[in-house]
Amino acid sequence: MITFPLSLSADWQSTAQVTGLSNAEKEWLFEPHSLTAKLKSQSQRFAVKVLSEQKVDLSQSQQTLLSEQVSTVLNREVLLLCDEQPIVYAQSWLPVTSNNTNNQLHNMGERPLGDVIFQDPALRRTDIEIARFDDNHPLQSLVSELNLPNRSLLGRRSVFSLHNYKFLVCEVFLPGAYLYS
Ligand SMILES: C=C(O[C@@H]1C=C(C(=O)O)C=C[C@H]1O)C(=O)O
Repeated sequence: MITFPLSLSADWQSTAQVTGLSNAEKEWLFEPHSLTAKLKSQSQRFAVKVLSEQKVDLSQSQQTLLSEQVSTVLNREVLLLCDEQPIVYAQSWLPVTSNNTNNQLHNMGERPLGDVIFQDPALRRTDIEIARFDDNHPLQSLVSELNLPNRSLLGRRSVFSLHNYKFLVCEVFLPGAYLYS
């Protein structure tokens, strides 16, 4: 049984620091536009499966990723499925604010986050960071639960801003993702 939120603590590196990536890995990890759109272009059927959405209080160190003012986020954990295959595990931290800004992002259900945020020309994204998740990372319990082969995985994360609403999106490419082929 998987426990959520899944820890994604890892050695996050800037794209300039990370080495040993293939061209396919760079293409997917450094994709600046919507990953949803890219996945849709590579598959016949795309779907989001919501694994968990729960309010979580951030630790001090986690708060530094967003802002000291943010103590609670809605942690949204999903699988992105292409032709019924789970290709990406995504974890998004959507701040819960007193004036409830951007509550549209808190009620997405099976709608892909990317389909909403990339429509807004005001969207900004900080530099993408990359991490490797080895065979012993807690994330591998999800891989086993999905009956996917155990292998070292690659993931990316960045902080988005919509006007003054900042949120973090992490995406881990699961075994079978195109970038590993
Ligand atoms: C940020 C995007 O949205 C995607 C969809 C997500 C969701 O629905 O929870 C989460 C991460 C992304 O892979 C994107 O398409 O780039």
